Amino acid sequence: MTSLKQPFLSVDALHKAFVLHGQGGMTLEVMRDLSLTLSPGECLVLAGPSGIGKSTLLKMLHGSYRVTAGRLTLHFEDGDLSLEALPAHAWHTLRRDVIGYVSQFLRVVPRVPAVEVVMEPLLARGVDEAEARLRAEAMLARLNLPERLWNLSPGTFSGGEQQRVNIARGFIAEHPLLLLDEPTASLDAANREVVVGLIEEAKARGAALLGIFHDEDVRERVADRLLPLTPHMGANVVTAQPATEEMRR
Ligand SMILES: Nc1ncnc2c1ncn2[C@@H]1O[C@H](COP(=O)(O)OP(=O)(O)OP(=O)(O)O)[C@@H](O)[C@H]1O
Repeated sequence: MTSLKQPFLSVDALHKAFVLHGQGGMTLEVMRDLSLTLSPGECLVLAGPSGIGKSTLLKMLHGSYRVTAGRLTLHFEDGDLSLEALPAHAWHTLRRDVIGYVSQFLRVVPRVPAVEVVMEPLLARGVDEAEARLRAEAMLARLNLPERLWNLSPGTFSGGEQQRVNIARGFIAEHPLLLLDEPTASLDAANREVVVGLIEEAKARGAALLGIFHDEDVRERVADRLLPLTPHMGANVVTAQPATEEMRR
């Protein structure tokens, strides 16, 4: 990957509307005219009331929701990359190498042990299996996941244990852009501390972080800037516009 520019991410006049197929094709407008920039080494925290569109923004930046209108751009030294209309194979490479995402919940794949869940992003990048395993074990140990759980599938783990597997998987590959959707929500104080440390290290190595943290203490410690989403950008206005193909999802 080539080096990152200042800013690394820009969001311009972003608009998101969902079409509610189960409700006669009604349109739910979630975001209107949102713009922001994010630089390497910086953590920008999204704030604002429940339902305003914070997770939706992260999902658009991770390619799981489509952009209705506006621009999402990554700036590299050798050129810009627009994310609004990327084909699926390009998203695959981008998620492997550039954009990491830690959601609130782990997507459990039956019978895959915790340590392998954490190794997987490194293996995908071609890291040798023995090295990937060592790094995954070190990350799980750092997050205080008991060693007896490392070789079990996380399906039966507690919420906090699953979340720690998720965090280990999200941070291990040291993506240049990290999207954090309430990564500390189910953690105790000691593990919240570990996550704050991981975020500080990510910033120190030049990663750009965009996060949602409901825990005020964590938020104040990690945020370089706060962006409160306001109803102007996130009024949930239900209108009866006809659904267009681009608005679907
Ligand atoms: N796939 C979807 N289809 C339809 N509506 C959706 C979809 N995803 C999100 N929404 C709606 O978009 C709005 C914003 O949701 P979002 O999860 O982004 O809010 P949030 O600010 O992250 O809230 P919270 O702080 O409660 O997690 C909500 O009204 C939600 O119902």
